[in-house]
Amino acid sequence: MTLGELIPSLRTSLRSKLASGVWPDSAVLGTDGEMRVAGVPMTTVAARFGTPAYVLDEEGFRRKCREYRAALPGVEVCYAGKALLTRAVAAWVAQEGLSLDVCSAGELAVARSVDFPADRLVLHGNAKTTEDLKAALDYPVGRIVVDSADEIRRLGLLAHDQRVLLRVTPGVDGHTHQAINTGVEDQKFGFSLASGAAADAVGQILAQPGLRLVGLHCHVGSQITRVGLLEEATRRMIGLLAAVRDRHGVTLSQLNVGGGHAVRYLPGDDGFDLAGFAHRLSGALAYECERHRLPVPRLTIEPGRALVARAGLTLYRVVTVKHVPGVRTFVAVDGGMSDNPRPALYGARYTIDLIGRPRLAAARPVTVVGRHCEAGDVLARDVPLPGDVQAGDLLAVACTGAYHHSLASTYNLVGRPPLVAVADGEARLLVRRETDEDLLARDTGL
Ligand SMILES: Cc1ncc(COP(=O)(O)O)c(C=O)c1O
Ligand SMILES: N[C@@H](CCCC[NH3+])C(=O)O
Repeated sequence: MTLGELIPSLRTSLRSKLASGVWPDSAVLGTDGEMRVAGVPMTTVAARFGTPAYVLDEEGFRRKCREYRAALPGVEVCYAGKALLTRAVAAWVAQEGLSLDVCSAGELAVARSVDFPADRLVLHGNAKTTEDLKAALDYPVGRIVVDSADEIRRLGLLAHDQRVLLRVTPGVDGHTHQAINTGVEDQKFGFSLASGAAADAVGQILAQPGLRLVGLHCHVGSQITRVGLLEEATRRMIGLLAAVRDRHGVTLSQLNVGGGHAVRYLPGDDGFDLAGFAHRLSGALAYECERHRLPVPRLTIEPGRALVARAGLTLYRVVTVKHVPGVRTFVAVDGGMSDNPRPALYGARYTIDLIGRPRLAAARPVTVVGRHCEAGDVLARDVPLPGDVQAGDLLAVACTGAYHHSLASTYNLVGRPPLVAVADGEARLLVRRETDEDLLARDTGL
């Protein structure tokens, strides 16, 4: 075989396919190593907007919204904006007919800027400030989910006929990371169902003339893989609806069972069985309502991550490769824990690929680290990357649409990355990169 024949055959043998189930559906990897998402080459995005950059496949997000609505007919699908909220995203949510969960005056301001329909807005938060509540009443937000006795009193004084739901702790363990396990007793959200605090809180709300209680809410946690846990929470909540009717003589018409549907970060991860969830949810609803002789309430679900995570990816440029003999090889990139704190917060794992050029060596394990001044600034430990990875290469990290842009910080005064939407072969900037001028603008210098 001549050298001319050998090189193309070597490239073919080293070409990797994209891992399944973690990249946007529209992502393709060419034989030249170029990755296209929605028809847009990622090298072009990196060249035009710089790195690191968050990329979002608009149609991927919209398709998930439609998939959810189709899988759960008659159920209100309320996108949890904390996962990723920009003005464009809020507009897409409105156009796709979903509702929107906001949890601060800031998130509400984004919704407001696109005239998001008020009756499809839900405000959350365990410690809403008076500013949050006033902003919500001013819009006015369709429903506020009340979370504490103080809030019931404070909102009662401010509101006139405000529709509210009560946040309940159903006592269901989501078997997820402790930081995002919100259905158990020992965490800060909601009123306990088991202790009777939730039923007592119903009485406190009913005593407030300014509040109109329309339903109950629970949220078992985030990155939940077992649909049976959400079914169990739903059953318990219907039991509480019956108890509220029996004790207070009111039949509540709405039940919000939260979000938390898991996504895959690695190809082998457990995903979320949406069809199974829809089936079990409707079965539980029909059975429990019949058993308690209750009219079937209007159901709401609040997925965030499941709608947007896979539509997103992050592009980084390799800054340096450091081999520590006998220890490991560190591949350091131009971002890190400021644009992705999830590995540090939750021990999150990611799928990473070298893109933008053909790979010329077999894969070997490396640790991808960030640029920040902490040894814990690790994006992905022991991941396979081609042995020829070097400074200047482009890396793509999968499944970063949810809780990346929204969780980003300016640690070490590194400006936050831009968010670039791709659709129909075109890229457009949704949020620009944060500049040194932005960072200085808030500092008075005094
Ligand atoms: C009240 C509430 N609803 C919805 C969500 C969305 O969660 P996820 O993005 O896991 O679907 C959260 C976050 O866990 C939440 O706290
Ligand atoms: N930030 C978390 C999810 C938080 C859920 C919000 N209630 C994560 O990235 O996993």
